[in-house]
Parts: sequence; C-alpha cells; structure tokens
Amino acid sequence: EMQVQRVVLNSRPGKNGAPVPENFRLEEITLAPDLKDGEVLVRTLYLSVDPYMRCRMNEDTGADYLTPWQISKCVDGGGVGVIDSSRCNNFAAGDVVISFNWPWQTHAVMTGSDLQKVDPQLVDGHLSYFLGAVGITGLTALLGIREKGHITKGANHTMVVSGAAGACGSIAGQIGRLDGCVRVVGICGSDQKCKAIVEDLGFSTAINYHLEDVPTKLKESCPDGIDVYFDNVGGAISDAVIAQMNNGSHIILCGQISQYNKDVPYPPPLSEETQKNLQSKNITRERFTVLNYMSKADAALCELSQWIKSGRIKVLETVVNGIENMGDAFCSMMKGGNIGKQIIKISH
Ligand SMILES: NC(=O)C1=CN([C@@H]2O[C@H](COP(=O)(O)OP(=O)(O)OC[C@H]3O[C@@H](n4cnc5c(N)ncnc54)[C@H](OP(=O)(O)O)[C@@H]3O)[C@@H](O)[C@H]2O)C=CC1
Ligand SMILES: CCCCCC(=O)/C=C/[C@@H]1[C@@H](C/C=C\CCCC(=O)O)[C@@H](O)C[C@H]1O
Repeated sequence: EMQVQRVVLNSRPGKNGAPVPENFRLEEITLAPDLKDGEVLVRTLYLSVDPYMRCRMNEDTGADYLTPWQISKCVDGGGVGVIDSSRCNNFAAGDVVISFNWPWQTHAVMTGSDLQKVDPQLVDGHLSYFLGAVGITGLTALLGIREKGHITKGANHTMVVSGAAGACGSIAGQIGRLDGCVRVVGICGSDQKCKAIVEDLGFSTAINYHLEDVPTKLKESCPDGIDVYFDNVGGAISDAVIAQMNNGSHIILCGQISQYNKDVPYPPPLSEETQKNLQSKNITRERFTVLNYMSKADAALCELSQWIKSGRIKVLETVVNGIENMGDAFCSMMKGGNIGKQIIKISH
C-alpha cells in the first residue's frame, strides 16, 4: 500500500466565466498496487495543462472527442512518467511512457493499452518536451502549418501568429520561418513575451495586444499584407488580422482561446464583416484538429526532434513544481501566465 496525492474536480466554473483554482481539490488516497494482468504502476514525472481542458470542465464539452471531467473524480490529461512495475508484456520497469489520459495523481495504476512508450533520446532527456514541443503542441504547430498553411518557399510569404508566445504559437512561428516565410509577426500579451519571441525565437516583430493598437502595428510590420495566419485565439485579434490578409491567403484555425470562457459553440461564429472579408478575398479557414492526422505523427515528431537537437527550434517552458499547484497552473495558463508550454513537475 502507498499514500498518493491526486487532484479531483471540486466544482464547475459554469459555461460562462474564468476557471478558478477552487474548481480543483487535492486529496490523499491509499493505492493498493496489486496489479492485474495488463496493468502497470506508473510514477508521474510531468503533467500538462491545456486550453481544451476548459471545455472538459463543462458538463457538455461541446466537442465529440472530449469527455467531461466528473465532479469528485480524478482529473486527467496529458502526462509523462516512468514504469515502476509491470504486469503488461509491452512495458518494463524504467520505461518512459506518455498518455493523453494520465490521471492527475503522483502514482497510478494504469492499463498498458492507455500508454505509449517513448524514446528519451528524441528529447535529449528533457522528458517534459513530450508534452509540448515533441508532443501534441509541436505536432499541432507542424501539421497545422503543413496541412492548412500552404507556405511556399521563395514566395516571400508573411505569417502572423496569435498566441505567439504560447506552446503552439512559439513553435508555429519558428516553423513558419524554417519553411520559408520572409516575415513572421507574433501577437501576444506582454512586453516580456514580445521580447522573448523576437530575441530568443527569431520572430521578425511582436505586438503586445494589451498595450498596442493591433491594426496599426500590423500595417507597419506587414507592408505586403498577410499570407498565412496561425490562429490560436480568435475574437477581436483575429478580426484585425483577417482584415489585412491577402487574396487567396490561408488561416490555420488552430484554436479560439479568447472564447473558451463563453457559452458559444466551437468554432465560435464570426462577425458579419469578417465573414465578408473571408469570402470576398477567397481566404481559406478550415478547422484543424491534430488528432485527425496522427498517421503523420511519427515522421513529424522526428522532424521536430531534429530541429530542437540542432538548435534551429528553441523550446520555451514555464515549469511549476508540485501536484498541489495543478489548478493554479491551469488557471494561470488560461490568463496568459505562461511563456511557452505550461508544465507541472510532479517528481524527479
Ligand atoms: N487544433 C488542435 O488540434 C489544437 C488546438 N490547440 C489550441 O491552440 C491554442 C494554444 O494552445 P496552447 O499552445 O496549448 O496554449 P498556450 O501555451 O498558448 O496558452 C494559452 C495562451 O492563450 C493566451 N490567451 C488567453 N486568453 C486570451 C485572450 N482572451 N486573447 C488572446 N490570447 C489569450 C495567453 O497568452 P497571452 O499572454 O498572449 O494572452 C495564454 O498564454 C489554443 O486555442 C488551443 O485550444 C491546442 C492543441 C491542439
Ligand atoms: C473544443 C475547444 C478546443 C478546440 C481546440 C483544442 O484545443 C483541441 C485540442 C485537442 C486536444 C484533445 C486532447 C485529448 C483528447 C482526449 C480527452 C478526453 O476527453 O478523454 C489535443 O490533445 C488534440 C487536440 O486536437
């Protein structure tokens, strides 16, 4: 028997309104690790908090691939850990494994079929990268750009990224440059973030949407208009970007975080003016869901790994320690408290 800590859903924020740390509760439980056939005991190393989790806090998530979290039940999401003991043929003690449905728990008994073994060499031992740059967020950036971005080398494309200092955005901007855009402009929420994406990640320009006039700054920084827009946020920022997009340009509809605390469907409806802009300029805006492209994941993860190992892509992370801080870290990320991927370190 062992004492473990876990996080359960304490209350729902309601469809309208920001989540608060009190929506989560820490508990201590006793784990009896007698494994059944096919089960493993895992020790949690890192957990991920992600914007889609806001939808899982609602009774009705609004997306068929997302199940709601249940009150007083253990919360789950992306996680990475190590096998302590195994009764599953595919795993041995010491293996590093990941899952989309990792319980927010310091140790857990899991079914082998819910886990995927990963090679620590892919991330040079930075195991948290499996939750970000060499995981779902990196894949979202790379496959989103390749499937929906239509970047052409030599065509002098200008790319704009919203949520540019976040997990997906920070990688997307760097890939835009590597794939041949001549200009990559990032929009994000603080001067510290603006400085980081320009000085550390090589964005051409950064716009702080809290302090600066986005249309004016876009005009200045995109003199040839906008050819590719990697949209993480939606709302007024996206309306301003779309107003300056070129004929026949492309939007990668990655996410709409500015609308997640509102009771609207996904993707949220556009204003009439923005819809008209899309139609009259023949701009594509197809919904992108990375889970629909997982057949391309292995090759894409190799590409991301090589870019990171060679230093051509830099990885930014905001790491918080301790399972007791899961709720704080999630709510902070939803308000822009993170630079790069928000990670919670659970154990060494
Ligand atoms: N389509 C897909 O398959 C996937 C989509 N996504 C989507 O990608 C987006 C980014 O996710 P991820 O990289 O994990 O998260 P981030 O690391 O980007 O964190 C979220 C960021 O959103 C920004 N933000 C919060 N509220 C607002 C607002 N009202 N207006 C503008 N920006 C806001 C904050 O940065 P700031 O300080 O700049 O405001 C915050 O740091 C999300 O929309 C998510 O849903 C993610 C994974 C897969
Ligand atoms: C519906 C609003 C959010 C849309 C954009 C977004 O952020 C999508 C994210 C998904 C996310 C799904 C993760 C796990 C699915 C299993 C969870 C469960 O219900 O058991 C990501 O990991 C892939 C994106 O497509």
